[in-house]
Amino acid sequence: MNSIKVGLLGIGTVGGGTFQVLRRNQEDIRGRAGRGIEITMVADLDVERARSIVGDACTVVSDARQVIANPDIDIVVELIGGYGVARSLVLEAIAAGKHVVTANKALLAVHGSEIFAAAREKGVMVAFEAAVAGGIPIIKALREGLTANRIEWIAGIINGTTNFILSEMRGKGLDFATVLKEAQRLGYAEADPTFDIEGVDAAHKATIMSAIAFGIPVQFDRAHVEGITQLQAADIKYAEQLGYRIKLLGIARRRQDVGGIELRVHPTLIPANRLIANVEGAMNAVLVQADAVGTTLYYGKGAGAEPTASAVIADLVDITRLATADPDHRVPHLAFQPEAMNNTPILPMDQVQTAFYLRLRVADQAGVLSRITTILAEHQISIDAVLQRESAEGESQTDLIILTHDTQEGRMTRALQQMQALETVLAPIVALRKEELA
Ligand SMILES: NC(=O)C1=CN([C@@H]2O[C@H](COP(=O)(O)OP(=O)(O)OC[C@H]3O[C@@H](n4cnc5c(N)ncnc54)[C@H](O)[C@@H]3O)[C@@H](O)[C@H]2O)C=CC1
Ligand SMILES: N[C@@H](CC=O)C(=O)O
Ligand code: NA
Repeated sequence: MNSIKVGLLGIGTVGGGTFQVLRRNQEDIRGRAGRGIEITMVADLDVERARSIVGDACTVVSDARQVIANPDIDIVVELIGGYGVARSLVLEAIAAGKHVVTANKALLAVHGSEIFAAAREKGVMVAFEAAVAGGIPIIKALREGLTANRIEWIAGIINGTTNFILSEMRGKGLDFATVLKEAQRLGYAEADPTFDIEGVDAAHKATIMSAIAFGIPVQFDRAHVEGITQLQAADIKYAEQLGYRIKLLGIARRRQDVGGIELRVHPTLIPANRLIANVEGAMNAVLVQADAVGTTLYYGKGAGAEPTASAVIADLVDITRLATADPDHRVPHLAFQPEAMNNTPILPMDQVQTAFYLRLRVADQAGVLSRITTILAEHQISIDAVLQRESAEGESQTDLIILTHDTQEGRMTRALQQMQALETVLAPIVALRKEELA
């Protein structure tokens, strides 16, 4: 059988990796796919650099629309990134009857519903394994491997850049800016690294997973997004003393009790003895709790040229195998058949249920602790542990660290307002969420 013909839009970090791995492993890939998979055309604004990567192996153009218009191309691989031109190109490729592979989580988290609807209409596939946790086959696992289960929650380290930064800061005492530069040099960071450090990239990925896990539309605009830029070294240290690590987690949780779904990204304390707490560097890990199988953990490289290429090529093989299948018998884009999707709402943050780590800089006076514990009790927030440490500011001030049991976030917000208003509380209170993940 003739090779399936692939057109690449964008040959940067991931595109370059895809080209190399496909060439290196072409015989094995042919053996698995049942026919050859060949990149025959590449579009990149930087034509010279693109040529230096592909040599004479394929046609290089600067205009992506030439690839889409080429009738010989069966699959268009979008590796440009962003919400703008990528959206138009993907929709145009679908309209031209091409199957699409994309690593673009930003695009799918925001415009996924439109894109999947267009693909269904046209009977083409849009595959996106690389968009969540790079090389880890988490989309495959959630959509196919766990298909028997009712998924209860997902918690993941799904941004390599921020995990790399947190690991290097904790392990080597390096400063934030130096480590971020290194993450950019290694090709982990997004074109705009604020997407990484402000939690946006992780929220894109959590949004996509929430749709697949719970059969809801992709709704990035409903996700709660917090990054690591406000995190202070003191809290990383205190967390460690209490037996916790701080990780940027993406969490999607079904809340049967209130009929909603929590969708949130924020720095989170997790017990240091959990496997996921020991995921370091640019590695990713996704923990899934499901009713039949119990807990499963997926670990591996979530960023970088070849790990991400591994997922892009897995999608190319899937499409090659299924291209001739009746569209109704393919795996649905979001795991559930379109008519089986539901509108369970994403909960507002004040309804989220979680435990907290609090750090209060207080005057070292009698009665301060009791006033604080009284406020927490008035809001029905129970305390798990209290730690008092001399603050860096000297003897007249002290750091009070409190771990709470699970509570409703709305209660904590109100308690924090009251505690912050106390004269004896001398600095903004640090409040971080804490999850036992058990
Ligand atoms: N770098 C990584 O580790 C991972 C990246 N991704 C995603 O993969 C996609 C690509 O990321 P990277 O390869 O890192 O980006 P990159 O910035 O290295 O490559 C993008 C390429 O697209 C080209 N380009 C930009 N606008 C274009 C246009 N209008 N027409 C044609 N070419 C154009 C650029 O010249 C560049 O070569 C993004 O959606 C990213 O979020 C996903 C997982 C991991
Ligand atoms: N910028 C992302 C790349 C992969 O999705 C990350 O750091 O994880
Ligand atoms: Na993946």
